Formats: sequence, structure tokens, C-alpha cells
Amino acid sequence: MTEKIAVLGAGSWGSVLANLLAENGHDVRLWSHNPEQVNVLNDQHENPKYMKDFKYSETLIATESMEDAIQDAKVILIAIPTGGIREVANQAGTILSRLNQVSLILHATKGLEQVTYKRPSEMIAEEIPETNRRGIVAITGPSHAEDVARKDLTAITAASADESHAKEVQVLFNNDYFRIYSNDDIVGAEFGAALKNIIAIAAGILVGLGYHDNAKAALITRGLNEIKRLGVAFGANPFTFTGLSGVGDLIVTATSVNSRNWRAGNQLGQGKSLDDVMADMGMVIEGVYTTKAAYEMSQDRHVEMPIIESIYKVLYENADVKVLINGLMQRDMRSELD
Ligand SMILES: NC(=O)C1=CN([C@@H]2O[C@H](COP(=O)(O)OP(=O)(O)OC[C@H]3O[C@@H](n4cnc5c(N)ncnc54)[C@H](OP(=O)(O)O)[C@@H]3O)[C@@H](O)[C@H]2O)C=CC1
Ligand SMILES: O=C(CO)COP(=O)(O)O
Repeated sequence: MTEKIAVLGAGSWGSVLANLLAENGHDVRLWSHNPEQVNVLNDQHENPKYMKDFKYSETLIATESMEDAIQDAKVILIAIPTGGIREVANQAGTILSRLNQVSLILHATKGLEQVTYKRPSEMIAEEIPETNRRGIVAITGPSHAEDVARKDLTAITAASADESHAKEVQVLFNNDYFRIYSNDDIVGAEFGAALKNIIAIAAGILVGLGYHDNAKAALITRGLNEIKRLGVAFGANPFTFTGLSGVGDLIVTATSVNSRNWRAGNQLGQGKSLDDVMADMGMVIEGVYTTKAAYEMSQDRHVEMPIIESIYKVLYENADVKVLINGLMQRDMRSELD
């Protein structure tokens, strides 16, 4: 069945997901706050800053009017980085109230808010009135936009406290190269999504320093343990971290040159400054911000996270990464299962 769907955010991920939904036969409106980008998307079916060389479907319509995008949309997908999602959700909430409309809200954001440490679905719940939303679903998992654009086989998770909403989302997105599983643990899905970016930065650093496969495997495995420990302290189901939104996304992000977080870490490992890495990327590096939030949360809750603490010290205290690696390797002996 064809649905009208609004996608808010025309960066790499929002634009590719909007394209997938349009190719699945839905009536999609892709909102961007940048009028020039909207024109190029509609006239040339391109998005040069974010998805160089990719041609979008001619059935995908971009708009700079959020109200046009949202009006009559059964589903609204927010694909905005963590730093902007509250503002965009607030704008969407105001429009939904004015239109007296109720929509299902999806988001694809991977991070935690600075200072409040809120997850994306918590920010959405605060900004879009309950009377204007049927539910909130996080879509997350191992899914680089570049691979989805070239129709590589991809499987992700739709997570919602009310799993019936996640099941609705499966039907909208599923096709012969994109498969969605449902999960009722949105807390675990959002923690996995946010925290894997920190471990991806660490993995890039290791490779930048010249370490190899054993080091990467050790980092990914022990990193997953830290992700799970913090998530469980905030109410996540530990089994979610063995799924696509947990270890699945951790593997893809911590091993792929397509990952902005991995690439950032790799350049840091080669000696580039964080300011230069961020200026050159031109796209969001969520893990840089999430590291700060996660480190502060771990301090508040007394959750031991030595790898994430080390990345915090590299990014925010200019600590010597080789000294930190030495410290991690020399920690007290312990059981793997503690
Ligand atoms: N890229 C990927 O492969 C994947 C990304 N994600 C997640 O999706 C989220 C979005 O990432 P991605 O698309 O890659 O990011 P990009 O950096 O590629 O694009 C971000 C987009 O959001 C827009 N934006 C940012 N802040 C605001 C704001 N306050 N108001 C309006 N528009 C805003 C930007 O506009 P402008 O151009 O004007 O700056 C840009 O269009 C992130 O949390 C990311 O972790 C998840 C899975 C895969
Ligand atoms: O989340 C992603 C893939 O699942 C994208 O990761 P990056 O933001 O590191 O590119």
C-alpha cells in the first residue's frame, strides 16, 4: 500500500532512506532547510555534498517546506544528527499540532544529547505532543548509506516500546535488498547505536597507529562489553546488544572505511588534530559528542568503561594515546565475564 511519508533531513542517511522508500512505491517528501539543495535534488536528482555520484529516483520529491512534507504524512522519519534533532522535532511538533494531525514518528539518529544524556526517542517525546504521535520507532543497525544506495544486502532493526509500531515500519521499508527486524527494546537499540561510534573511533585510531586484526577484535569485543554495561545500567535488555543494533552495527562501523567515525579515528591515530579532522569531514562525526555524554554518564552511575574513558581523554584532554593503550593493557587481571 502506498503511504505518504515525510523524511526530515537530507544528509547522507535521510536522502538515501527517502530514496529507498520512494523506490518502494511510497509518496515521499524529503525536507531540507537548504533551498539550493532542494533545487538540485528536484532538478538533477543529486545531492552532491552528501552522496557524490549517486542518482536519486525521479519519484523522490524534495521540499523546503516542512509543513508540505508533514501534511497528511502517516509516517514522519527524522534523520538529523543528535545536535539538531530536538530543534527539528520541535518544529515538526508545532506543525502537527497546528494541523491537528497524528503521525507515527520514526528516527534514524545515533547519539545521546549533551548535558541531559537523553536518547533521541526521549527528545522526540518531549518535543512532539503525545496527542500528535501514534508512537516512536528507532530504526538502527549496520547500514552505511553508501551500501544501501548501491543496493547491497542490508538488515537493520526497528525498535519501539510498542512492537506493533516497529512491525508497521518493517512493511514500509522491506524489499529484496533491505530487511528489517522488529524489537521492543528501544532503550537497548538506542544505546547500541550511540555508543558503537565511540568504539569505531577507537578502532580507527588503532589502525592509524599501525595495529592489526588481533587488536581490532579485542577492542570490538571488550568495547561491546562496555556498551552493554552502560545500556543495562539504564534499563536495556542485554540480549539487544547481540543483535543488529548492537554487535551488528559495531562490526560495520568499527571495520569500514565508509564510517565517518572510523575515518576520524584513523586520522587521529596518524597524528592529525581533532579540529582538522572535524573540519575536513564535512559530515557529522557523532562519536565525538557521544564520547563526552557517555563518559559523564559512566561517572555519574559508577559504570566502569575504561576504553570509552580513554577515548574521552584522547578527544577532550589531549592525552597521549600510546600511554593510554599501555594503561589499558596493564590493568589488573580479571575474569572476562565480570
Ligand atoms: N550516513 C549513514 O550511513 C548513517 C547515518 N546514521 C545516523 O543518521 C543521523 C544523520 O546522519 P547523516 O545523514 O549521515 O548526517 P550528515 O552529516 O550526512 O547530514 C546531516 C543533515 O542534517 C541536516 N541538519 C543538521 N542539523 C539540522 C538542523 N538543526 N535543522 C535542519 N537540518 C539539520 C544537515 O543540514 P546541512 O547540510 O544544512 O548541514 C544535513 O542535511 C546521524 O545520527 C547518523 O549517526 C545512521 C545510519 C547510517
Ligand atoms: O551508523 C552508521 C552505519 O551503521 C554510519 O556510521 P558513521 O556515522 O560512522 O559513518
